[in-house]
Amino acid sequence: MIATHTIPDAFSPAECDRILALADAAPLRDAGLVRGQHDHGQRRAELSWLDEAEGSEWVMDRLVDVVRRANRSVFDFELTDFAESPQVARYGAERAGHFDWHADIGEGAVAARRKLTMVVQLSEPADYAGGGLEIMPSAAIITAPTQRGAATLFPSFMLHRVTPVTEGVRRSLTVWVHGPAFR
Ligand SMILES: O=C(O)CCC(=O)C(=O)O
Ligand SMILES: [Fe+2]
Repeated sequence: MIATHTIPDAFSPAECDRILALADAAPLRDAGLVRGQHDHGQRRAELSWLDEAEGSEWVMDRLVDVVRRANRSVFDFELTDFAESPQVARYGAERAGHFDWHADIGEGAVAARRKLTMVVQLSEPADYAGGGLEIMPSAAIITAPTQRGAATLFPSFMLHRVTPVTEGVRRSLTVWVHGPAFR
């Protein structure tokens, strides 16, 4: 059965720092209003988009590489493109940042083509409490490893959530891979 797949060292801690610096240099938006789309209040986080950050090409190159490896070894999906910018999210304890259960395949021409989701843990696990990425491939829930730089991949139709952050700040990078409909 296809479940989830984690590549523990997709990015080094120094590279995570560089990604966070890039995200900090890009405009920050509240996730409640995502590029003009409301998300029905199920998410409390701030987002920035790496395509709005200068000098982020190396991040995209690495993401492509990691996805290719994971898709070859585990998923074997027909993937064609990255139609959306990678996004960096910040979930802070000050407003119990979280993202309720959802699937990433959404309404809208682009979100409907999402096939694979990849989340990279950008924060040191000791820097926050709560904020677990939980994925539900079946009745048994999987909690994604929290090691800094780890990339967890799963099919975009799978339900997942981020539990409320109760202390500190968790930051993550999410990118989707697109392709023709599953068949
Ligand atoms: O931040 C995470 O760990 C998950 C983010 C997510 O599910 C999404 O952006 O769709
Ligand atoms: Fe998601």
